[in-house]
Amino acid sequence: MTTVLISGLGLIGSSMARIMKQSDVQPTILGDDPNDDTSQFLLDQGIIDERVTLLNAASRADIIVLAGPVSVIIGQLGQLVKTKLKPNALVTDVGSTKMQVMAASKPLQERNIAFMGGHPMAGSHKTGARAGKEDLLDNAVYFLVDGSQTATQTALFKACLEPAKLRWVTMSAEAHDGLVSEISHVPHVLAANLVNTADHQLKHDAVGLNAAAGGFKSTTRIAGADPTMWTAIMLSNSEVISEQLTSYMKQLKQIQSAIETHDADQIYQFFAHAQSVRERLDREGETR
Ligand SMILES: NC(=O)c1ccc[n+]([C@@H]2O[C@H](COP(=O)([O-])OP(=O)(O)OC[C@H]3O[C@@H](n4cnc5c(N)ncnc54)[C@H](O)[C@@H]3O)[C@@H](O)[C@H]2O)c1
Ligand SMILES: O=C(O)C(=O)C[C@]1(C(=O)O)C=C[C@@H](O)C=C1
Repeated sequence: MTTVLISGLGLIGSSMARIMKQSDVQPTILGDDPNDDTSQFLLDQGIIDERVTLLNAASRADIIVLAGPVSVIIGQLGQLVKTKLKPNALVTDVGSTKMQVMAASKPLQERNIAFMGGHPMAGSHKTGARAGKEDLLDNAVYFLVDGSQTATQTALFKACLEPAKLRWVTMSAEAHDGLVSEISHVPHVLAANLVNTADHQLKHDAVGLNAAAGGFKSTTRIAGADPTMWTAIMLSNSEVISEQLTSYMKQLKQIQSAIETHDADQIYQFFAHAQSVRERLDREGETR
């Protein structure tokens, strides 16, 4: 019988618990979350089998999944070093950044505890266990960053998540943080900035933002995401995000200049390139 302890039972942690319950592994799921309402809801739904605290129950787990905000994950890695674990236990996480997490896991790995970094590339702007879903991660890319895990431990973890039909991609923490900054972290900054700027500019406009339709709403859906989670991500990948924002601002200045000078050709190329990339993305999504 496999026992999985999930710490952080919000959107991602509770979705993973739901998926694991559907797997052939049928693990016993121990859940740790400071939120009483969340924990009771998941117990009532049979999504977790027992409410525990991470440090009290860590010694019972074959797999420990850290699924709180990145800042919490980093703190917990420090606490787990001083905690008795099963000799074959695998510790893993779901945090959206990997360089700081992998660095924080070093002392644990030096104690011969297996650690593997992880990050499912799916989610939502919604948070909490009630927003979690059994199909949230369906067909998503799931990044893995090698630590000190064995092939057997990786296989057991993958078997627990088998119902989601994940696309496992292994890469270094550096490559992960660069890539994910480009396709997730920077877009979250831009979406929030669009909303804040429009709100500021239209403050005294009687109709204002209420007239916003699909264009504004679909480009800014992710601005509805949780500020605690995104503050932790920004602080944890600040250098890379800042560098990419510099290059983004350079590109923005180029299109601004083309618009100012009525350079129709450059403006057309700007939109035509984006359109073809975006359409390719949709096509690839449909064939999956
Ligand atoms: N939201 C997404 O789209 C998404 C996608 C992939 C990965 N992630 C990553 O997954 C992690 C969780 O994100 P989420 O969207 O599930 O957030 P969430 O806010 O829905 O859930 C976080 C949970 O962690 C709990 N928590 C807070 N402090 C804790 C502590 N000290 N010990 C145990 N639990 C604690 C909270 O009570 C909450 O239930 C983050 O690291 C995030 O970067 C998020
Ligand atoms: O779909 C969303 O709303 C998300 O924000 C999911 C999303 C992203 O695509 O940026 C958010 C954070 C992650 O670490 C991975 C996925």
